[in-house]
Amino acid sequence: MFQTANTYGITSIPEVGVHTTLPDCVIVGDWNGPSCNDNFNLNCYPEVIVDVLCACAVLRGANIFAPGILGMPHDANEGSIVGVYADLKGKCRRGYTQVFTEEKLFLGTGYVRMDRHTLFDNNASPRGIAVEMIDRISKIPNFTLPSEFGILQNLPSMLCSYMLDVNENTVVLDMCAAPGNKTTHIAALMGNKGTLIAIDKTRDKVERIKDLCDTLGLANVSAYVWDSTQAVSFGKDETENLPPLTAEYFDRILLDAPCSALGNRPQLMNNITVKQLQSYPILQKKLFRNAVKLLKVGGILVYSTCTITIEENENLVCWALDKFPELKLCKQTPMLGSPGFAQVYSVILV
Ligand SMILES: C[S@@+](CC[C@H](N)C(=O)[O-])C[C@H]1O[C@@H](n2cnc3c(N)ncnc32)[C@H](O)[C@@H]1O
Repeated sequence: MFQTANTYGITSIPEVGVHTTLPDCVIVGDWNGPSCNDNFNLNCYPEVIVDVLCACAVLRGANIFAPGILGMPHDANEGSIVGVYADLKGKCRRGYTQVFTEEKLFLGTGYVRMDRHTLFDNNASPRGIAVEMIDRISKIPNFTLPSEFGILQNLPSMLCSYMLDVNENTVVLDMCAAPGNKTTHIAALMGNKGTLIAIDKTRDKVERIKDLCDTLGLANVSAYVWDSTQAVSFGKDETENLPPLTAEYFDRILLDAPCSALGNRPQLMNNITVKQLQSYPILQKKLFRNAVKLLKVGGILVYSTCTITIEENENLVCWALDKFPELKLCKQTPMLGSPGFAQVYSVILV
C-alpha cells in the first residue's frame, strides 16, 4: 500500500511501521530509492527553479505542480532529468531560461512531465504535475494514501487529538477547525459517534472540512462558519444554523489557535513582521477567554499552536493560569517530546 512509484518506473518501498504509542499513526521511513547524489554529476542536468512555497512542499515529499515552477531551460524536454532548485530570495522571474545565479538551494532531481512551452507559452496557466521527483535531499518519499484510508498530518498534531481524551459520549468543540485535520482525527477517535462541533471563521475553509468529513465517511461532525472570539456571547445564529453555544456546555475543547506558524518545517524563508508576531497573542487570548467560558467544570481544554515563540506558548499558558484560577494545568497524556520552558521569561518584542 505504501509503495511509491513514478510514471517512469522507478520504485521505492520505504519502511513502514505503526507508532508504538499512537496506534493509528503510521511511521514511514526514509526514501531508499535511487539517488541523484549517489550516481550522477548534478552539473550535467538542466536546472529547474521553483518558488519557496513549492520548495517546502517538495522537501515534505510532494512532486512539483506547474504553478510552482519559475524557471526551466529550453533543453529540458518531457522525460529528461532535471536538477531542482529553490529560489531563496524570490529573485527569479517566471519563464526564466538561464542558469540561475542568485541564492538557490538544491532540492533533488526529477523527470520533466511538462516542458517550458506547456508551462509558459501564451500566458499558459497549466495545472498538474510538471516535474516528478526522483529523489529529495530531505529523503522524504512521495506516497498517496487512498482517500478513505486517512489523511497525512504531523505527529505533534495527532497528539493534540489524543490529549483531548474523547469517547462517543463526550461533547466536543473544535474552535479553529479548518482545514479539519484534527477535527477528523478527533471524530475518528470518537468512533464516528457522538457530537463534535467544528467552527472556523472562513466559509471556504468550512466547506473543506465538510468535504473532508464526507470523503472519510465521518458523520459525527457538524461544521459551521463562525467567529470563535464571539462564540459564547452571540448564542444561536439562524443564518448559519449554529446551535447555541452556551456557557459550560462542552466536555472537551480544542483551541488550535491561529499563530505565527514558525514551528512548521521546513522553513526556507519567512517574511513575518514584528507587528504580525505581536498580533497573535492578542487574538489567542480572545479565543482562550471564550474557550474557558464554554468548558464544563471537569472538562479538558487543549490549547495548541504550530509555532515556537514563548509569547504564543508558555507565556500564553501562564497568562491563562493567572487569569482563570479555575483552570489547572494537566500532565500531558500521552507524553511524547519534551516539556516547554518551565521558567517563563519576559519577552519584549521591539
Ligand atoms: C492553525 S489553523 C487550524 C488548523 C486545524 N485545527 C487543523 O488541524 O486542520 C487556525 C484556523 O483558525 C481559523 N481562525 C482564525 N481566527 C478565527 C476565529 N476568530 N474564529 C474561528 N476560526 C478562526 C483560521 O481560518 C484557520 O483555519
